[in-house]
Amino acid sequence: MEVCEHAVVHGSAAVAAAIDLYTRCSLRLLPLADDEAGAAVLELDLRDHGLTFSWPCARLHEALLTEEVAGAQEARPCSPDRMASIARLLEEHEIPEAKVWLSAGLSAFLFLYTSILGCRPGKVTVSSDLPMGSGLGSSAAFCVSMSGALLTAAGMVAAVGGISSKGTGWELVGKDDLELVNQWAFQGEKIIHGKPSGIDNTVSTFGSMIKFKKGELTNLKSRNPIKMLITDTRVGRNTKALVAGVFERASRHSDAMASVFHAVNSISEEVSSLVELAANDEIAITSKEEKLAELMEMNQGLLQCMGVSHSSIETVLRTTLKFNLVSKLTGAGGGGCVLTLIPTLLSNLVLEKVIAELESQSFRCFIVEVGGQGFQVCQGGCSCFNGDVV
Ligand SMILES: Nc1ncnc2c1ncn2[C@@H]1O[C@H](COP(=O)(O)OP(=O)(O)O)[C@@H](O)[C@H]1O
Ligand SMILES: C[C@@](O)(CCOP(=O)(O)O)CC(=O)O
Ligand SMILES: [Mg+2]
Repeated sequence: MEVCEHAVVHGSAAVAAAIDLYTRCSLRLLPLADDEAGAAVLELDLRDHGLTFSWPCARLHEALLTEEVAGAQEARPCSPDRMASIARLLEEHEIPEAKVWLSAGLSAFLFLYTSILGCRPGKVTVSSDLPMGSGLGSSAAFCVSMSGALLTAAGMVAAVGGISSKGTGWELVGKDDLELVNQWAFQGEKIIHGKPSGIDNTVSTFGSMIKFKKGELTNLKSRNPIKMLITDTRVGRNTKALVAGVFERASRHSDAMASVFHAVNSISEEVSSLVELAANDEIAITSKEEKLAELMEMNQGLLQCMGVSHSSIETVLRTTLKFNLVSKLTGAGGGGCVLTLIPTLLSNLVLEKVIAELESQSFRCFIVEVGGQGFQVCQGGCSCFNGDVV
């Protein structure tokens, strides 16, 4: 869940939290013997889409690895030449017209795989609970789980044990290893977003709730549980295009937009202090929630100013306001998902009515508690999962 997105790309602070929706990536390295016979392949199985892509390793070698793999200890950006080679490799594939937006994810996959593991034969399977391209950071969750699985297979990242609430077999990863996963995921996110701030991959890697400003992360300890209703408008959109649109507006109206970004920064600072404030009785919790709702309302107004709202988002805002509930878009906007704060004292009956009214307009609703897990590993096949909302 993200508060104060977009301005974060321009240097303002933002707040983001992980939620309990996860992307899982599993990786099986295949025998190198096949490579010698020229039959070795790299396969990617996108479970949710029923699509499988495969590349002969010899073709990957020829197209991508003119230079040897430099090692995965340090994340490197994708050079323009390498990007052009990846684009050519993808052109050789028949991506269904209705799914062309997948090509950004496929490019990030090819970049991360070949940068970390070279052209070794392998089979990668990805599945996700997150709706794609709807503001919940699916691109970051994809890059984090992928980088984590690849780095684990490369022996660069290892589980340290510890208790995971995700269930048996899932293990935590140490801070330095998480840093490495995050750095590689950021390079992948750059391929999908163009100019990401890094907030999505960071919260997806580390989990919980964070304040993020100019690449610096501060962990926030939420003192009271925060529940949100997420409404997916089902209007598809693309983060890269929306971020580029805000840059264009900022270049046309630099003074006005600087003030907007400054206001967003102040809102993030207030939200950060507020969530860390312990509220022990009913009145204190109510007043904390009222302040949070007001800040969300102000943030939504500023996002409208940046030009990233959408008529579907406005419909959700109007519907929830009828029940005195405050909402804001999340992620890049332009459609996608809307967050509605669920106050502690809201009755289930009212919540059911709101959801019924939203779903009668073909929106899809789900309830989440803010503060999910970050990247974790399940050994015996490098399965990695993580969740994220912005
Ligand atoms: N599970 C996945 N498999 C393949 N590609 C993915 C997956 N999740 C995300 N992506 C890539 O990320 C893109 C969506 O990213 P983006 O526009 O940033 O939206 P968001 O991050 O809000 O979901 C998709 O179009 C796709 O290219
Ligand atoms: C708009 C932005 O702030 C968040 C984008 O998130 P998402 O891809 O819509 O989940 C961009 C960024 O911070 O990189
Ligand atoms: Mg994204």
